[in-house]
Amino acid sequence: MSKSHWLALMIGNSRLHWAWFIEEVLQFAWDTEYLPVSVVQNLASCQNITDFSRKILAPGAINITLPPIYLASVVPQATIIWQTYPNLHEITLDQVPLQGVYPTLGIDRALALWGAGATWGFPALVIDAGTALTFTGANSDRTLVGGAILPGVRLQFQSLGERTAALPVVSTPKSLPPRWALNTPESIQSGVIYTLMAGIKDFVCDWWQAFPRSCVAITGGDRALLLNYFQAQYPDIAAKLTSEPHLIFQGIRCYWVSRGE
Ligand SMILES: Nc1ncnc2c1ncn2[C@@H]1O[C@H](COP(=O)(O)OP(=O)(O)OP(=O)(O)O)[C@@H](O)[C@H]1O
Ligand SMILES: CC(C)(CO)[C@@H](O)C(=O)NCCC(=O)O
Ligand SMILES: [K+]
Repeated sequence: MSKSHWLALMIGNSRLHWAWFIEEVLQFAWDTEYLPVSVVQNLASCQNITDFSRKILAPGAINITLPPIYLASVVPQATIIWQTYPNLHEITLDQVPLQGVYPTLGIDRALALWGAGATWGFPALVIDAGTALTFTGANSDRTLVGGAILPGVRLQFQSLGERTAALPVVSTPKSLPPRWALNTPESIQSGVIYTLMAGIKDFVCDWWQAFPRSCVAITGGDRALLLNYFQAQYPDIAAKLTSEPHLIFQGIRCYWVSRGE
């Protein structure tokens, strides 16, 4: 029997996250920007698979087998266009085996937590450093304990620069800036970064008080950046964090396996 190839697509608020799987093994992961409007319109105009492959996938090709796409999205408007894809499996919250979730919990948070628990066991806490930064934790019964949502690193710099007259939009520093800054850009960098780290430290320490041996996993676009800062400022905590770039894909993999494909 031939092995099944499939794609995972996570639609985040900044970009699309893709992974190519063969059976339950992740082969390759990449990010893309949102598709240009012209492509989306073209996609929406497709009537069927042949049309789709002719217009979008491989103009000129005749017989193309479209791989199944397992899709999870936190951007409803962006989901709509993918519903025209002929071999789409949309993952929803009720398909994630966690107890005590509330109806509006983001599917990315649920999947990352499932992925973390399946990999390192429950209890588990996930820090997802994306457009928004989230904490999401479950206890040893796989019941959601709860979490928190705050603006992500880039969004904090952007919103500060865009909603004030005198403050520029500064870039995210690669390494820890000086705490006591003597110019405007570094003052902003200091304020955002040191406050963010103190906040993360406080959440993580509170979690470890309740669940001393719990895995705390960090994922998302700013994962490596934050880990760098932590190594410089709080190396003891950095050493106890588990860094995993593809936690959401681990969750999607669990879903794929649970379907018994
Ligand atoms: N090309 C890029 N586009 C957007 N963000 C990027 C890029 N490269 C690095 N980043 C960083 O990644 C963060 C966004 O993370 P990520 O891509 O995981 O977010 P997302 O698309 O909203 O996904 P999710 O919804 O899963 O958090 C930003 O704060 C930014 O600093
Ligand atoms: C918090 C984000 C934006 C993080 O990607 C996403 O998980 C989401 O839209 N969540 C819905 C609200 C909630 O999780 O409570
Ligand atoms: K909104």
